[in-house]
Order: sequence, then structure tokens, then C-alpha cells
Amino acid sequence: MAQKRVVVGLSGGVDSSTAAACLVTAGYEVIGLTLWLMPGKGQCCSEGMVDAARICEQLNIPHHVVDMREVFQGQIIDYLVAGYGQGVTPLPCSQCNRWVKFAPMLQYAQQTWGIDRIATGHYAQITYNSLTQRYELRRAVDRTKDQSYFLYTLNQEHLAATLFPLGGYTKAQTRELAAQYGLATAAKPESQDLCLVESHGSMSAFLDRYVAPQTGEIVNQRGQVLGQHQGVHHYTVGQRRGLGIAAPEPLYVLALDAPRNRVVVGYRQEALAPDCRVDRLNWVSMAPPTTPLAAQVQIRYQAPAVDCWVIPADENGVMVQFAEPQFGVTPGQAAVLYQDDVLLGGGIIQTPSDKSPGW
Ligand SMILES: Nc1ncnc2c1ncn2[C@@H]1O[C@H](COP(=O)(O)OP(=O)(O)OP(=O)(O)O)[C@@H](O)[C@H]1O
Repeated sequence: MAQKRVVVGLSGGVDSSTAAACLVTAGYEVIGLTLWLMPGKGQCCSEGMVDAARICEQLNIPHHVVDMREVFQGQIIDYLVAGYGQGVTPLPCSQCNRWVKFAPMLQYAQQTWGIDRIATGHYAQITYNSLTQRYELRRAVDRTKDQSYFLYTLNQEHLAATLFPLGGYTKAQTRELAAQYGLATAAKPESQDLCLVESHGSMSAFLDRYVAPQTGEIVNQRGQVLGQHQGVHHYTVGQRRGLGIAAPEPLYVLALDAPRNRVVVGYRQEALAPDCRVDRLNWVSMAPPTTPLAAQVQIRYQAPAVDCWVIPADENGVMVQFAEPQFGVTPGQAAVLYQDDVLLGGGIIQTPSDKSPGW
């Protein structure tokens, strides 16, 4: 029987190295592929490519590098800078997964080698539901490492072609496996943050490179001026630290009013939202619902999933009604919908109409 072939996305970290080693052990013919996303330190950068090359040498598999810096600049950096400029806090990882990683990797694997299977070191699982005839994306066994939230942008074609060899392992088991395989990356430290943050030192340092500082007012909901800021892009809804305003009770960012260059702050109680509108939906494990749906929603990576009703609104989006009002519902971040461990779909949280620019 012909050997099964797979292209593994290698970032130079321990997870993707171990995923590749598992597939070699399972008898696959494995090709390592690293996407060159940006210069500098950290994974996804030039430095990670060297570690990825070392792993391929160790596993005795070929290693290829594809220069994706232009795509990354257009799809991720420009998207982020535009979003921050408009007073939202975009989530780059889920966009990156679809538009920079999975779709291009699959295309490259098919066109270059005629291979229609890819793998990554993500912590998530894929199963096939023969009743619905759809692939389902599920949370990883290790809930503390589960990365399904960042994968809500994938479609059926991607799921059909993808293997997540680590989805059934805990992170500790992955490290043990990496040590057993003697991988050069076995003891490599975890990436602590967004790759962009790692490569630039901080999100502020990254944004300062692209967005000019612009002094503006920090106001409360009544429009009283409480302080000054250096640019709305330095703030996120729900943020408490770094406001530099003395108040009897802690103040939180409630909204970013980019057109008026204002940061609106208030007390915690004012930062609770009963619902949010979610647009640009991608339904993964089910067809788009046409009637209200009981589900759980996760509004941030590693936030708990909370009970909600998903109410179809129009062709662009849904209203998500939380069972309990939620704190820090942040426009630009993803609202990802689950039923137990099955990821149904997700989309982008919109600015509430009563807080949209001009109010
Ligand atoms: N530049 C890249 N080129 C190819 N594949 C990549 C690249 N960056 C990430 N991946 C793939 O996406 C997976 C998840 O990436 P993520 O950035 O979340 O890193 P991670 O969980 O720290 O994993 P790792 O330890 O492998 O870096 C990786 O395991 C890898 O398979």
C-alpha cells in the first residue's frame, strides 16, 4: 500500500516538532513546511526557521520554506493597524490561521507535491459526523491548552484535509514525547504571547511603529473629561490598568470612540453587556442556523464559555444573548460558539449600536 503523505507546518516550536515526529512514527511520509512570516525573534520569524530546519534534519525529512511575508503584511499587519485605528481590538490569530496558514499550506502542498493532507501542532480535534455529513471541530483534550477558539475560521475543506496529532495529548505529555524522541526543541520555552508581540517586545511597541500617537480625551459616559490619552489604539474595552486616573472605585474602558479620538471609561457595573452582535460568521461544524439556538459562547481566548442564545439577525450576523451579562465584551475579538466540546462557528464582535461612533 502506498505510504500516506502529509505536509506539517513547522514553526520551530516544541508542538509542531512533536506533531511531525508523531506522524513519522505513525508511518507517514512527512514534509516539513515553514511559512516565513516576518523578520526578527520568536516563532513564525526567521529564528524559528532555523529550529524547524534542525528538526527536519533530525527526523530525516525534507524541509521547505515559503516566503509569506507579503501575505502576512497584507492580511494581518494591515488588518490589525486598520482595526486599532477604528477603535476595535482585532484578533489576528484566527485570521492568520485561515488566510496565512491553512489555506496557503493546503494549496502549496497540493500544487507542489500533489499532497492533500496537512498537519499542525494545534491543540484541537477533528471528527466526522456521519449523520450531518460534516467534519466537526472539537476542543482539545487538554482544556488548558485548547486552541480551537483560534480555528473557528476554518471550513469543511480545511478540516477534511487536516490532522492535529496533539489534540488528544496534554502539553505535559507532548513535552515527554518530545524528550523521548530526543527533539532539539524538547525544552524550548513556551511562546508567551502573540507572535507579533514577541517579535516587537510589546503590543504598544508594535503599534507605535505603525500608528502615529494622537493625544485625546478620556471621558466618562456623561462626557466629563477625566484625563488625556496618547491614542485610542493603546486601549482595549475592559482594560483597567494604565488609565492614569484617580477615582474612588476602579475605572474600566467601556468604549473606544475613534472618530472623536476619545476613550470612554466607567465603573465595572457599566462595563457589563447583556448581549452583542456578531458579524462575519463562519459556521464550522453545522449549517447556519435559521432559528434561535442554545449554545455556549466564548468571547476571549481562555475565557470560560457561557450559556447563550444565538438569534439569527440578518444575512450578515446574529445577536448573542448571554444568560448572564458579560464583562469586557470587546469589539473586534471573536465570539466563538460551542455546544459542549463541539465548535459550531464564530464571528467578530461588533461595536454596540448605542456605543458606535457619534453617540
Ligand atoms: N510559521 C509557521 N509555519 C508553518 N506552520 C506554522 C507556523 N507557525 C505556526 N505554525 C503551525 O501552527 C501551529 C500552532 O501555532 P502557534 O503559533 O499557536 O504555536 P504553538 O502552539 O506555540 O506551537 P509550536 O510549539 O509548534 O510553535 C504550530 O504547531 C504549527 O504547526
